[in-house]
Amino acid sequence: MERVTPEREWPLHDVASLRRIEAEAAASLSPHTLMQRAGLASARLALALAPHARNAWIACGPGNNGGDGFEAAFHLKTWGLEPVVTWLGTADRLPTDARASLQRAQSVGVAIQPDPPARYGIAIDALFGIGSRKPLEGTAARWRERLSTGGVPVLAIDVPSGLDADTGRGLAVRATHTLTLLALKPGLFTAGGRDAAGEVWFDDLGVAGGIVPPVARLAAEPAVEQRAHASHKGSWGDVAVIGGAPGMRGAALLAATAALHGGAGRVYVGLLDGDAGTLHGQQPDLMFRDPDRLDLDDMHVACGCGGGDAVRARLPRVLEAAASLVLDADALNAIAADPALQEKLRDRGEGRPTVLTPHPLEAARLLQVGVDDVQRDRLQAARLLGERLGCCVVLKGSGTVVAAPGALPHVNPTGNARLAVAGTGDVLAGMIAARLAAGRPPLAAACEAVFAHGRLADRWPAGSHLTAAELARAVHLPGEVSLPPSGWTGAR
Ligand SMILES: NC(=O)C1=CN([C@@H]2O[C@H](COP(=O)(O)OP(=O)(O)OC[C@H]3O[C@@H](n4cnc5c(N)ncnc54)[C@H](OP(=O)(O)O)[C@@H]3O)[C@@H](O)[C@H]2O)[C@@H](O)CC1
Ligand SMILES: Nc1ncnc2c1ncn2[C@@H]1O[C@H](COP(=O)(O)OP(=O)(O)O)[C@@H](O)[C@H]1O
Ligand SMILES: [K+]
Repeated sequence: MERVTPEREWPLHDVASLRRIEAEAAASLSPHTLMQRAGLASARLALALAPHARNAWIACGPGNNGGDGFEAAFHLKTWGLEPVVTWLGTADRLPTDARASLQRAQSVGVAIQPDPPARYGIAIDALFGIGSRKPLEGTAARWRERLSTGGVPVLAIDVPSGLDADTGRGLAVRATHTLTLLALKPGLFTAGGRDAAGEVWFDDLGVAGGIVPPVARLAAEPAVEQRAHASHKGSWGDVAVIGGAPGMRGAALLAATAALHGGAGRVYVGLLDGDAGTLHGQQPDLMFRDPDRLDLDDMHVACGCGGGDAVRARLPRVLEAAASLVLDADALNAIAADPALQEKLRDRGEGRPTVLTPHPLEAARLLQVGVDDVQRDRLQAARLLGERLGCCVVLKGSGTVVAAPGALPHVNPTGNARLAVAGTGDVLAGMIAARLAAGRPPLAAACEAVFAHGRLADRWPAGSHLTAAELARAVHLPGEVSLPPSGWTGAR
């Protein structure tokens, strides 16, 4: 059993591939082995989470997830606790393994009651696992609420009940911890998954992974970037930011600042408000140019950031010329509304890589669906968009998904709601452009920047509000320690 951390990349398996792993494992093991291992691991983790608990509430469901719960109750009882099981199922419909575990729990005197105990030191959510496909109702919904608001540690076995393991949708138990079994599931890490799952732990139940290919990966922390002594500003590429229509200059400056701190050799800014004069002295590291005169052929362009309607007219040239390209915000909306621009985007092909950074609404416009359709299956939406437009797609939000044609999608494990302030998306666009300028392939550039962006938010000083301007100044190369931006007062 181990805690899931981003020190390495983790394979993610959907329910269909998990069923294959289960079947292959079950064929080589004696019956009931996997459930016994699952229940023992759950009981051990529960005890570690609440070492002083005297009693536990174990909410068991009608299937094998409930069986894991009975098995955990059996162990907790033999270790001297007083577990109380509430059970949603019926004996006649209980799967064989779960029935064996129910009998084991009953044989050591585990109490099975209709209602949860008034007080308990820890709760175990064993209502539903990967077999859950519909919203919780009735008693299950009531127990979900009770589990989520009990004020004690809640350990979800395999998946928080109510959560769709593939997509992270569904009103689910809010666990403090989830022990997921056999393989990690994408739904634990995107959409509602991160809020429901809490801290994720993993047990492979002694079944060697790797037999069934994953459907996605949980991204890992990027390696430290070593820059050769014999390099110069040209080695680290030129980034051009095109955006900043009247009243929205700040967005372009955020992207440019982030690109600069993210390691770009030179950063140019082509403002669309036609008046950069006043900014030259205030932003001495940035080079302001007429956007129509920038020579984009060798440049890594971030386009859109605060571009408003004015960006539309620039897009044909940007799409034709930019060596590599990050398209954000208004650029994406313009492309969504114009099939000719979509065609130009597809024409860029692999030779001139493009990264799109839509938030869910922008992705919905590009796919011509509703935002709920995107959020219902974020992995699928990102994959589909990438394939349709021949681009790498960064679908932002909690558990950002990065997908590119022909590659396994990545789910990003960093970031938090502190990023939900205006301008942080512009910062991300600049960071990705800097990684492209450093020569990274688009999927790697996007994954590294998204990870670093979220990591900055995760390490933001407690009590200090995150702003996009400070975030942009805190950006640094992979592996380097960030300097606090000027004005930071919070303890680190
Ligand atoms: N097999 C193995 O090798 C191993 C399996 N293991 C464990 O088994 C779990 C998977 O077990 P599972 O397939 O039995 O599904 P599970 O999640 O218990 O739910 C199915 C039952 O719930 C019902 N139901 C579902 N949703 C519902 C809802 N919203 N509201 C009401 N009812 C609902 C559903 O009813 P039905 O849809 O069939 O009418 C059915 O009765 C897995 O996550 C892991 O914990 C481990 O022990 C390791 C080895
Ligand atoms: N609740 C959240 N959890 C994690 N990341 C978030 C959350 N809310 C926003 N973000 C991140 O913050 C950034 C916001 O980007 P975007 O929506 O384009 O904002 P803006 O256009 O104002 O810059 C994205 O990288 C997104 O993934
Ligand atoms: K569960």
